[in-house]
Amino acid sequence: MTKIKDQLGLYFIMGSQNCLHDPIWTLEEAIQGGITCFQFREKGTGSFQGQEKLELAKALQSLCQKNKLPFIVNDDLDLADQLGVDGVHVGQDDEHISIVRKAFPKAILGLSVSRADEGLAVSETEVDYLGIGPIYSTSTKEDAKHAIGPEAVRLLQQAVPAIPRVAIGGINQEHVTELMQSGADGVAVISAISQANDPRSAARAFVSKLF
Ligand SMILES: Cc1ncc(COP(=O)(O)OP(=O)(O)O)c(N)n1
Ligand SMILES: Cc1ncsc1CCOP(=O)(O)O
Ligand SMILES: [Mg+2]
Repeated sequence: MTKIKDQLGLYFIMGSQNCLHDPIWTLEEAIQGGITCFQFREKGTGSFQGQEKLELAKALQSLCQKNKLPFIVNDDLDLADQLGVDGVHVGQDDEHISIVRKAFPKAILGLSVSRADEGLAVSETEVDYLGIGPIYSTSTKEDAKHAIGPEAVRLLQQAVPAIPRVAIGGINQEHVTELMQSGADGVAVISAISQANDPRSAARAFVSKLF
């Protein structure tokens, strides 16, 4: 089985509310462009609820399965349980990581952190990767904290070297080299791909800097 550290490279996150084009087409194109992991984050203004959300999640999960990409659900543990997903991502204000681990013992488990002490509070048995950010300023997340800069990735690497790290927040193709040199195992992006006219080319431009 591939380790999550090796699957974080180009971690695409999206919900219908983020997409310039149709979300299913957007994910298909991003996959063709070379993304390595996907998170379904249906959240915020204009996002689908209920049955519409479930149907979209199923369609996107099926695309990930066909292409052997991890399908990770953000926040919504009921949806994750219903779908039987590969992974779950939670933040500091979501369900506590220990509860999530008990509920999903075999799933990939991601935790958002923005400070070294938040990383030090967990071990590699509880968490499979850290989402570190927002690194740069972003308008995609309605309640985003202030930008913490690429040096936060280095601090987390020093604090908890055993836990893989993905940088998130305001990231575009020009940031990749700096973030990887700061100790990131990958970059997580929403708008740089979901808002692109050509999501396949946008993903490819990341891949050309990453691998
Ligand atoms: C990979 C990754 N990193 C960080 C986040 C942010 O999670 P959170 O702080 O819980 O905020 P929301 O995404 O739930 O608004 C993430 N989703 N993915
Ligand atoms: C979900 C999330 N968590 C921290 S910043 C962020 C939004 C990232 O979106 P973008 O890549 O468009 O800045
Ligand atoms: Mg969350």
